[in-house]
Amino acid sequence: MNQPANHPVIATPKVGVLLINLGTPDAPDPKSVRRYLAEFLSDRRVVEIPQLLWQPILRGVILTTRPKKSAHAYQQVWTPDGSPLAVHTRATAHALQQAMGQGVVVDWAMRYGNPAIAAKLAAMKAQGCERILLAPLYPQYSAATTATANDAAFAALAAMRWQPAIRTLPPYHDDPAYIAALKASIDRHVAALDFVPDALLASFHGMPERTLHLGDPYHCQSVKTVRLLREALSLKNPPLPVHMSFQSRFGRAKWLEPETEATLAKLVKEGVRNVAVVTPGFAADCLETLEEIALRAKDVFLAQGGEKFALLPCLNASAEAITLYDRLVSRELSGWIN
Ligand SMILES: C=CC1=C(C)c2cc3[nH]c(cc4nc(cc5[nH]c(cc1n2)c(C)c5CCC(=O)O)C(CCC(=O)O)=C4C)c(C)c3C=C
Ligand SMILES: [Fe+2]
Ligand SMILES: [Fe+2]
Repeated sequence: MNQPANHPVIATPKVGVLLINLGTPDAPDPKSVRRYLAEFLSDRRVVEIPQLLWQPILRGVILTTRPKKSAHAYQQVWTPDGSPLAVHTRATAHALQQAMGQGVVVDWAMRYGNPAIAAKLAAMKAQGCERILLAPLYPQYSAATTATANDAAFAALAAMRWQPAIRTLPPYHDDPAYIAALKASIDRHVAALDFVPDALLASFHGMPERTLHLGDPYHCQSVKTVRLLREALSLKNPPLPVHMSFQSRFGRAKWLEPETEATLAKLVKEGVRNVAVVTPGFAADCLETLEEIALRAKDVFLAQGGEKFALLPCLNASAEAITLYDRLVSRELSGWIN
C-alpha cells in the first residue's frame, strides 16, 4: 500500500466471505432428518401459512411421516464424507480460499442445521474479520432462500455488541460469468456422455405459485437464466433444444409449472429419447438433484419410453464454479480489498 511518509500506517481490516447454503441433516437417519425438517419447515420465509394453523400440521402429520421417507432418500445419496450438499459446499469454500489467497478469510455455513451461520460469524469475528460478505449461494433470489439466509445472519449480528460491517451478495441469475460457467460446465459434461442428447432440460426447485404473484422474483429470474443459457448454447451446430421445469413440489398448494417429471413424460411423447438434465438453480448437488432427478425422474423418463438419461453435475467446486465465485465475490469486495 502506498502511504505518504507522514501518514500513519493503518492495517487493512481482515475481510471475511461466508458462503451460505440451505442446510442438510447431520446424518441420514429419521431422528436427524426430523430435527432438520422441524427447523427448515418452521421458517416463516419457507412456509407462509400462519403458524397457528401450520404448526399442528407440521408436528401432527409431516414430522411424524416424512422423516422416515426422507431418511431413506438421504441414505441413497449419502457419502463417506457426509451429505453431498455439505461436502460440495465445504469443498467450494476451500477451493475459493485457495483462489483468493490469504488476504480474505473464506468459510461456509448452512441456514438450517450445521455449521450454523451464527457460529461461523462469531468465528470470523474472533479471527479479526471486521468486514464480512454474506454470500448465499442461490443464483436466483427467493425470499425462501436468499432472504432467510441473510435474515439468519442479521439475527446473529443483532446479538453482537461490536458488529462487523456487512455486505450481501446479490442474485447472479443473469450475470455473464454465471451463464459462462454453466455453459462451460454443460459443454464439458455433455461431451463426456456416452450418448448425444436430443434435448436439455433445466430443472429448478419449485416454489408455491402464490409467491410469484406476491412479487418474489424467483420465477422470473429462473426464466431469464434459461433464456440466456439457451442463447449461449445456441451457438452449437445443431443447437441443443433447452426446456425448463420446476421440481420438488411440496404440500397441496399450486406450485410453479411445468413440473419436472410431467415435462420429462411430455418430452418422450414429443419424440425425445435421450435427455440430459441440468439443475442451474442449485449451486451444489444434493438430495434434490442426486435422488429426485438422477434416480426418481430418470425412472419416470425410462418408464415413459425414454432411452438415455443423464443428470449433469451442478457447478459444485469445479474450476468453472471457482472462477465464477472469485469474480462475483471480488466485485462485491471492491474497496474492501485491493
Ligand atoms: C415449502 C416447502 C419448500 C420450499 C418453499 C422450498 C424452496 C426451496 N428449496 C431449495 C433448495 C433445496 N431444498 C432442499 C430440500 C428440501 N426442500 C423442501 C421444501 C421446500 N423447499 C424439503 C421438505 C426438503 C428436504 C428434503 C425432503 O424431505 O424432501 C434441498 C436439499 C437439501 C439436502 O439436504 O440435500 C435444497 C438444496 C430452493 C433453491 C428453494 C426455492 C427457490
Ligand atoms: Fe427445498
Ligand atoms: Fe425432493
